[in-house]
Amino acid sequence: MAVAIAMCKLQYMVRAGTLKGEVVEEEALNFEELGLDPRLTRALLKKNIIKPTPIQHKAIPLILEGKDVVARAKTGSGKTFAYLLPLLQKLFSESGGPRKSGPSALILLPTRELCHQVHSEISSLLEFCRVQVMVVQLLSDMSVQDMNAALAGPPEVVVSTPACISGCLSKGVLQVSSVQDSLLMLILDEADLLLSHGYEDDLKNLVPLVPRRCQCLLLSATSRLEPLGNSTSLSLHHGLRTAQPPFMNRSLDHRVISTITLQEITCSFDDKLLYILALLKLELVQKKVLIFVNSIDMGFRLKLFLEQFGIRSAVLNAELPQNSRCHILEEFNAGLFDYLIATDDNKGRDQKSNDKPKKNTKYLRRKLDKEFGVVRGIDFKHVLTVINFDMPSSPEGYVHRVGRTGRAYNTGASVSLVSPKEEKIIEEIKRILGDNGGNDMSNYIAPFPLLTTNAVESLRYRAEDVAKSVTRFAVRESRAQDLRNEILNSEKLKAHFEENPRDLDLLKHDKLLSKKAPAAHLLDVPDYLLDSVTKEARKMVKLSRAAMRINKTTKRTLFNKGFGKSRDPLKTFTAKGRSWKFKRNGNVGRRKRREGKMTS
Ligand SMILES: Nc1ncnc2c1ncn2[C@@H]1O[C@H](COP(=O)(O)OP(=O)(O)OP(=O)(O)O)[C@@H](O)[C@H]1O
Repeated sequence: MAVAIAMCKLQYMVRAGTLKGEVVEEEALNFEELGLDPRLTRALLKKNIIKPTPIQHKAIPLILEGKDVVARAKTGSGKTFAYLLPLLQKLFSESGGPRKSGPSALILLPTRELCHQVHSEISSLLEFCRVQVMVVQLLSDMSVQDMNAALAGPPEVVVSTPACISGCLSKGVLQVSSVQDSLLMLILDEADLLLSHGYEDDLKNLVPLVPRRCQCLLLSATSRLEPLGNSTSLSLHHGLRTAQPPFMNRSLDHRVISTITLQEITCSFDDKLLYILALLKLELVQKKVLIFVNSIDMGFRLKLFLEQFGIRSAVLNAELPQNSRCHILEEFNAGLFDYLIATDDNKGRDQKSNDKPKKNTKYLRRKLDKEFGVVRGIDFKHVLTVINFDMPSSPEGYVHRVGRTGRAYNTGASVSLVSPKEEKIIEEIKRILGDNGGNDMSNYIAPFPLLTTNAVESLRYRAEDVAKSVTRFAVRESRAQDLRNEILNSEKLKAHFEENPRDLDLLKHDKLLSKKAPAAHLLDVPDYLLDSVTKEARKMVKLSRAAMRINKTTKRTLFNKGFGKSRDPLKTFTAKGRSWKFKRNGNVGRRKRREGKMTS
């Protein structure tokens, strides 16, 4: 075991070295030297972004030159800034020119979560740059009136999904002539997904309208892009260039960024709850933790199980209202809770058939959102561990899931719980990841070294006892309860939160769902249950946590700053109208002024 721990330490060091190697290779130029406007480089500095990532190195100069670019780079490698920075630079140089009848740039993404993320990213860059560029988000669930209002102006940048844009074009909300007259840049982010997974028809409506002068950018973490550029007949007239960091080539397509430690635990399907309890309760993995499951029911089963041991989590899934999903992501990113259980996007679509509510059940009937997705592209902040409670169905899914940690220059770890039925998929993943033709161990999936049989067995009795109490009925009740809570949060309070965005912080998504309070004796693991090896492993994880300077001071700070119970909007809310007991804070006024000027 001691050897295993030492190996684990060594693995971290080797990975850091590999990353360093990659960075050194690409360190030649800084952002100014790439030709970026000083306003943008200053904005990046304020965001603590100092040196370009390899894909930014490659893509930014090409885009500034006006080339059509197909950019591919591993997950978390900074593709978003690779296109946002040159886009904004171009818009800055356009400002003051003749008034246009339509948007200058269209950014298309596969999911609403990504639209929200990119819209926030671009808005925050503009805020730091102090430049007025109007950026709007168009989403399928907006009313025609809201869409018309968003497009009045018109905005310089529209961030949307292909389905929404196609709808806008067919309803006449977006005028064909204005697109043809104004569009200068079309950006397809997560392009392989946009172009090959059911969004083709929506794009077909748009592609013929793309004018010849329009610069097209396609970005993805996979290599299936060049043929796609042709298959959509996109008007790529500007000397198509492929931008990719030198260490990424076709055969290594599915590789994971080398700063992520990949590990597995083999166990029976029934023991998965026991094993995840051991990992989390014995603190053998670093927080924050993102846990992937393959169905919404499994997500709630896991949540109910963990909360009986005092481990609070939130479940993110396609069933929730859009506002709630965005808010869960914001809270998790802000560090307000440590454990997030997520179903992934493909499964969300599949679940239409699998998870259909049966007649006479108490399920709330609600459609799953087709445009939901958290695996592709979502930038979870500071996730240190990704756990595959259920294995994904493909190697590509695995790469995108584990890519939610170790983003940009950070390190991360992934632990997969593999049951006998999932051996086939893990073997396939290993075969594909291992196809590196050298001694590079960075994509090697190693056994998880810190968990002993003794440690697991010490928790078995408690785990099995609690698992029995998490019945199918309890899962369904909780799922419905959670949905009711979130709809209440999302709809009834929407008006209030538009005016008081900071109050959103008071809505917790990791609250208890179980009707039974956790038993006191399950909240702590008594010392006598732990063997000396597990104690040592826990110490090591704590030490490395301290070394990474992760502490609790950033957590729940909003709650500590005078936002006590008396300011809980759920307690002060009255459905009669806006008779709020508390005043608006200064930030809101500032934010509203800003939004009025720059974004919608
Ligand atoms: N040059 C940089 N230095 C440090 N951090 C950066 C840099 N560029 C981007 N980042 C940060 O890296 C994170 C990941 O970036 P981004 O979401 O653009 O990755 P991505 O390549 O699009 O990933 P995915 O393939 O998963 O969509 C973000 O938090 C972003 O702010």
